[in-house]
Amino acid sequence: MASGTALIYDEAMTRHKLLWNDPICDIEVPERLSASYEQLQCYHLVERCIPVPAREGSEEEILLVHSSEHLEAAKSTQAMNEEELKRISGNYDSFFFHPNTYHCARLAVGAALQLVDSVMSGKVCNGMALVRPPGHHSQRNAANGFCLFNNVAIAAEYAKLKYGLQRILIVDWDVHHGQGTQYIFEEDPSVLYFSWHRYEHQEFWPSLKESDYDAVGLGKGKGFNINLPWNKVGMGNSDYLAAFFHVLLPMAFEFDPELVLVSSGYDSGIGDPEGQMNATPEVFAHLTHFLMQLAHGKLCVILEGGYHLRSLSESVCMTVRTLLRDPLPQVTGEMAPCLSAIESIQNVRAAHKPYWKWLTYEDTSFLHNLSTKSDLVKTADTNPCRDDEAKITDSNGTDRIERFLELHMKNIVFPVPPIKTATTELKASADPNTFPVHLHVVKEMDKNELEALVSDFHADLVEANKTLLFLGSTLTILDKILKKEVCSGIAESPAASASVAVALRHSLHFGFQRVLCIFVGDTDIMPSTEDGKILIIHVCKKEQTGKSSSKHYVVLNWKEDADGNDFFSAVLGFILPVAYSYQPNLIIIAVGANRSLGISGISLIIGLLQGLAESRILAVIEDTDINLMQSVAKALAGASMPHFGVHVPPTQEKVNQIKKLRNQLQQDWKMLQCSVNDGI
Ligand SMILES: COCC(O)(O)CCCCCNCCCN
Ligand SMILES: [Zn+2]
Repeated sequence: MASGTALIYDEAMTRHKLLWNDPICDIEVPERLSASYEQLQCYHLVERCIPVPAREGSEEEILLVHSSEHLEAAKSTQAMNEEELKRISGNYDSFFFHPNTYHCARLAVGAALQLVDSVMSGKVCNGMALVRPPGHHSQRNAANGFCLFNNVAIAAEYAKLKYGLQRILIVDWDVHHGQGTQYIFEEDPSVLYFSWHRYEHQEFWPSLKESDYDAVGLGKGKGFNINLPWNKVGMGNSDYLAAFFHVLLPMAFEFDPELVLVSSGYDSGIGDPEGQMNATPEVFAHLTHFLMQLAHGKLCVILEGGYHLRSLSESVCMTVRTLLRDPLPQVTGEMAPCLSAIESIQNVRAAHKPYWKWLTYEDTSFLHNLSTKSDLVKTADTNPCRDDEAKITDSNGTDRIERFLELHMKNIVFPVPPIKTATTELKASADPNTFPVHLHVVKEMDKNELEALVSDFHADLVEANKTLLFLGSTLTILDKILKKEVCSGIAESPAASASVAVALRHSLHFGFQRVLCIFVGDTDIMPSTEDGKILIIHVCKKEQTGKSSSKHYVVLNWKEDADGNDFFSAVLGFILPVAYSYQPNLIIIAVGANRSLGISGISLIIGLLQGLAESRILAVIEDTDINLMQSVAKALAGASMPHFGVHVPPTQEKVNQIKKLRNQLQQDWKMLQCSVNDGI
């Protein structure tokens, strides 16, 4: 499996600049690129990446998307004087030419294609291209919104042509709608285009009817264009995460792309004058992490917008750090999407219901009584959980990010330990080079030390000496995680429930306030959870007699079908939102002998939850299946997800179970909310 992260940056792309006074275009400055690159250097991230040179996109490559008239018009500007440049710029909405623009735009195209080649050739696993002019507004025959050539659209067509790809996902998290990209692919089922964008009921630029949630694609492309309009400003981390959990990720996993391209605009971040949103830089680490679980991690991130230099630079660094597989910083802010965001999420899910299996069973319905803007403003702003963001938003863009950084950034100490996964012993048969390099074996805790520790704290849990012996590996590994010597670990145990009970108590004793435990399989020991310091999600085969779900103890009856691909909706639509609502400091994944999930379901949980608790995950495995151990080790060590194959929608009764649990718990765990109808 490929590894390494490419970084493409060429100072030449800073030579495109505005020569006259234009208050609309004057935010697209060369310093956007240099400031981002300098911040990457400042965090020592450049040296950890694999440098890949930019190149000029060829005319042939540009003609994959654009008309020859458009290409010729752009080419002709190289020799123009300022007056002529100003005149031709006036032919377009919000675009400016400079004598270097054409050259820079070809470098931006070429940089995107170099990134695709680096990933598709296996030279790297993923990468980022810092380019300008950006691309997602430009159309076959027109420049628009600071964009001359559509870098990402050309990259997608290039990847289809050169590598024969048939399923490419484009995720556009820029705060503007990439209408250019939408027009290019709206009839093409091989390219799934997702965009969220400031919309305000068509008042915000480019103010198009076709930017709304009901533009689902045309002809064969129906269902492959996803628009998520934000009808209010001030959207924050929880709104963006909810959009991924309840809209993008289920579709993306069902689509099962061979390559993921990101139109990576950071004007959706806090402090940006265009977006006026509140999402903070670390959310881009989480969004990037989720996309790394697709397409075997083949991910190309290509810069679009982002006009607040500090916010842009911090967000670029969060993205690159995640591509390098560093542990993710905790998401800040209250985990509760606002009403307006939930309305938009509900509507786009309803609009796409006819096209996606995973949606078939969900009875999402359109929100016909769309609350008026005034209601939304009132309702959302009365959302008490937004006070810390309110503190930030009461000032203007620049000091909003400064205030955020001083409020939060110091807490976002980038987790020091590299992702290392420890295990007490590798099965003799395990061939060491199938395990990722980060794995290292630690020696057992010695017996008397173990006895001392267990008898002091956990004597009641350890009935017979045999369990004591096997507790060793769990506690040995757990101690290393608690002391931050490693990020994650795997312990084998013949009694997973006893080991987990001791591990939970040990973690709380160590001072952790919130420990999430996902227990897969039937178990007889269930630690008490009433103080909220433990949240247990128990995935078991059959109804647990007398055990009903409560806020901190959730029972999920799930017997996976043969090839285990029906668990997506449970993970994406339920486990992930609950886990993100809880914001644990440690995650324990326990797999009992009689597990009811396939290996892919367990790997999916690990892969997607790894963004939480700064990647501190302890896996306790009772099942002796070596394939399980290897898959868990690969998932913990940050290797991208195994291929899941065709998505199997869950049966009606499984979906009903999820919906029942969601309705029961969505007031406790607000990230579960994805429709207004369910009596919010
Ligand atoms: C890929 O381009 C990046 C971008 O989406 O950030 C470009 C935004 C153009 C914003 C143009 N505003 C025009 C306002 C007219 N009243
Ligand atoms: Zn933008």
